[in-house]
Amino acid sequence: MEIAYTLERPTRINARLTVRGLTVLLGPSGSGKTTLLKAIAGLLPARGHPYAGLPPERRPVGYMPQHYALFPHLTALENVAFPLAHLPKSQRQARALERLEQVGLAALAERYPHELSGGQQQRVALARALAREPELLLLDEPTSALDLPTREEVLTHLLQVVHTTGIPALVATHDPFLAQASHHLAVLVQGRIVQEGPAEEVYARPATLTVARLVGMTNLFPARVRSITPPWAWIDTPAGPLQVAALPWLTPGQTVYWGIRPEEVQVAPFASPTPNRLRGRLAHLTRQGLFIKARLDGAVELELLLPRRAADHLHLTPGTELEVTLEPRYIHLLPSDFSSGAPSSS
Ligand SMILES: Nc1ncnc2c1ncn2[C@@H]1O[C@H](COP(=O)(O)OP(=O)(O)OP(=O)(O)O)[C@@H](O)[C@H]1O
Repeated sequence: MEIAYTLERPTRINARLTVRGLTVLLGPSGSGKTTLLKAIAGLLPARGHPYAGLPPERRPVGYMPQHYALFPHLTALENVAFPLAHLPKSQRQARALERLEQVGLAALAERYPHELSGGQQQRVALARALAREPELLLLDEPTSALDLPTREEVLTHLLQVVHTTGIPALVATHDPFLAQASHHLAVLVQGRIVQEGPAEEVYARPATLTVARLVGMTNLFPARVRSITPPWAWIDTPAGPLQVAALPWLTPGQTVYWGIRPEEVQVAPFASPTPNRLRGRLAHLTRQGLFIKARLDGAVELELLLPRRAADHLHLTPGTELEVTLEPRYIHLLPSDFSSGAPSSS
């Protein structure tokens, strides 16, 4: 589904994007994600396609606001039945129960929101958004209020609902976990879609520094192109020359940014001979679930994310001298485009 919306208030938005399966709308705080969802739902005056001109109640969308906005004095069933006021009571109840079954919550139909867990409340809100059999789901931050295991459960469930109902969903979030699992990813920065595509493509090849930072490419540094001999090019960095893939837009002498994801920095053992070896001393080791996050202080400061077993196997501790390699195919190059506002937005 193609979406194009323009509005001036409360913030300027001019966004055009495709919604396909579970589509994540990723963007920094204040970039206009909620505003765009509300505009599509008809809750804010806007020009756009589809649905412009239709009052909110006639738009075939299911909108789930941030924090769900369940009515505390209504049961799960009554919450889900709320948007079905146009139906006779018996049909309303039956339809609402069907929707609760769809989200696996029929057994808790008589509970009030405060008697449900965060994940269960999210399901009730999703059932309510599905109540009128919309052609598009608009979900605002569906995982922000949840702990990690519940987020995983909610995500699996969302993917399942999108798959079984065939209803595409546009999901506003800053949750990189959700973004990574999406079918399609659109990045909203200052009211404009600056990049969209399959999640793995946006994660591996962010188009601007802002997108790179949003998708967790935390290692980003300026460099100068030294020479180009396709298929390779060499860039000068404070850590010495690095071999990278030659891209059509590179020219010798050009200033570029190079980046590598923390999980793609390789720690020994290496197959030799390997280009792009960097030395440094480990600092700031912290646990992140089953991974260890660390900083390698050398000519540049590199963030690393290692599986716990690798860190244990190599006896990594703060102060350990370490050599890492940066495989050319994992090094991403970006033009030093200051018009994106990215260098100052870290
Ligand atoms: N009712 C309002 N009145 C004035 N400004 C508003 C209003 N609602 C939103 N804004 C402004 O519009 C901009 C976009 O807000 P919006 O809530 O759409 O961003 P967001 O990307 O959803 O942010 P977050 O991720 O923090 O929820 C922000 O600068 C915000 O301050």
